[in-house]
Amino acid sequence: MPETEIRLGVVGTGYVGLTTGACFAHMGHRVVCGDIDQRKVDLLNDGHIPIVEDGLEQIVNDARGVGRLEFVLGSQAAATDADIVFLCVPTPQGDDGSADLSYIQQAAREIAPILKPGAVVVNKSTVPVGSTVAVERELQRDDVFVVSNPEFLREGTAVRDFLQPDRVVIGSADRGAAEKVAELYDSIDTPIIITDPASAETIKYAANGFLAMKISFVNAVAAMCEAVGADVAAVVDGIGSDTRIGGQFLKPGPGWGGSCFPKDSRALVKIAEEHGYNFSMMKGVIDVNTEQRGRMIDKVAKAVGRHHSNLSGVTVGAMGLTFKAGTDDLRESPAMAIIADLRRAGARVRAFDPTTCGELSPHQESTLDGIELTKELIDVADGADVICVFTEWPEFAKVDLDQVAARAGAGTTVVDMRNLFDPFAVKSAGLGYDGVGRN
Ligand SMILES: NC(=O)c1ccc[n+]([C@@H]2O[C@H](COP(=O)([O-])OP(=O)(O)OC[C@H]3O[C@@H](n4cnc5c(N)ncnc54)[C@H](O)[C@@H]3O)[C@@H](O)[C@H]2O)c1
Ligand SMILES: O=c1ccn([C@@H]2O[C@H](COP(=O)(O)OP(=O)(O)O[C@H]3O[C@H](CO)[C@@H](O)[C@H](O)[C@H]3O)[C@@H](O)[C@H]2O)c(=O)[nH]1
Repeated sequence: MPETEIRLGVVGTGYVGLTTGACFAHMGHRVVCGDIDQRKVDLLNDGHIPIVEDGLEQIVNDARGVGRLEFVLGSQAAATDADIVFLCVPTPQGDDGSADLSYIQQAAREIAPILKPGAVVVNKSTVPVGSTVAVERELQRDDVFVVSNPEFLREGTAVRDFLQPDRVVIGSADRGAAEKVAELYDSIDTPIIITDPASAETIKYAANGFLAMKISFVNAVAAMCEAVGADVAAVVDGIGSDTRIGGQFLKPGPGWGGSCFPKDSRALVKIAEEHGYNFSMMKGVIDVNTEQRGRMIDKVAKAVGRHHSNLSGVTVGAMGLTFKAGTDDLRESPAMAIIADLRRAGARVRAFDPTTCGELSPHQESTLDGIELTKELIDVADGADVICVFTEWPEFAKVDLDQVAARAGAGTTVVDMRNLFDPFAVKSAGLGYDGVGRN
């Protein structure tokens, strides 16, 4: 591990800030992470990780053990004495679809008076083109530098994605500041792309937009497979084997969700609009995603022989709530959106998720009003007219299907929105089966 005298401050200890701080400390740097949320800071100082993230606890504990990682309250405490300060605060969707920059602006105003001369402020949050300049304006300091360094980690594999990235992107008007940031990644073997801030900011949105496009495309192909009697798995195998297309991000499902794709795809449309470009392709990608959720609700209605607007008296067993497996994040989860619609149509919903196990963690701020959470997966089968597989948690695939059938009773259909189960195994247990793009 390279030992370096560079001191890093990280503002925000959410998915990105905590991973960034812990990974940089793991890579040999000295890091102080600050958050305004006292509860989070207390938890972290007590050795607890507030989020579900594979491998994070280990590197946080190791780095704290050797004194390279600290948690403090507030942005100023994190930025004091730092040579490089990372802003990892939220950029939620504003009312008009654009990214809300108020957290970034607030954080910049907070740290402005205490930054060391020559300090580099690095924006890791996902922000629209022009935000690097906006942060500079907010700081009102001509002796510090602002650099864009977008983050590409995925929740659930955040530590691996950070330590083994496909590339690192750095955008700066000042070559020296960009190189200072690039040096932090010296121990990682990865291409480093140094560009201007506008390009770096655009790369982040374009990457998320493209990935969302791949998923919308495969979901549209899955709909076509159902119509023409083809099998989406074979089709994906066939197209994904073409190296120009690639096999990743072509898993059909209930539509993409999570804390990034929904807000970033809308922000991309908005940014384009504000600059006079009608990004109609991105609008189509979003529309297909909305339609996909509707198609899932139609499948549930079909399974119980009802119209999707009237599901009163129908009991739905829900396997999974998070927006994908491997995370506890409920933000913009397709499961939550579809369940809300099912409930509006009158259905009763009983759900299990490995990260809730009967109750939400304080971190999972969400409106679960009216959803009953079960303690065990099998309990969602009790009296269920239809069982929905919302999330691809691998342990779900190991459930005893005979027991599911016994608890649910005859006539229950599994609507497998992640194609997790073998249709023949489900049918052999006496249950109905409907997947995505499978016939
Ligand atoms: N979650 C991801 O997978 C991911 C990946 C890449 C990029 N991003 C982007 O990174 C940014 C952060 O996302 P996240 O998921 O980590 O958010 P998050 O909500 O999990 O964490 C943000 C943290 O910032 C803290 N905070 C807010 N204002 C603060 C302030 N003034 N001082 C100190 N702390 C403050 C909050 O209390 C919170 O703990 C967003 O722009 C997001 O789009 C997220
Ligand atoms: O083949 C696939 C891949 C993903 N998804 C869905 O797409 C959504 C997003 O998944 P994923 O990209 O794995 O999760 P995130 O943690 O949201 O990561 C995305 O968003 C982050 C925040 O910007 C970026 O840093 C990452 O590079 C980008 O992958 C989820 O609902 C997944 O279920 C599919 O339906 N099919």
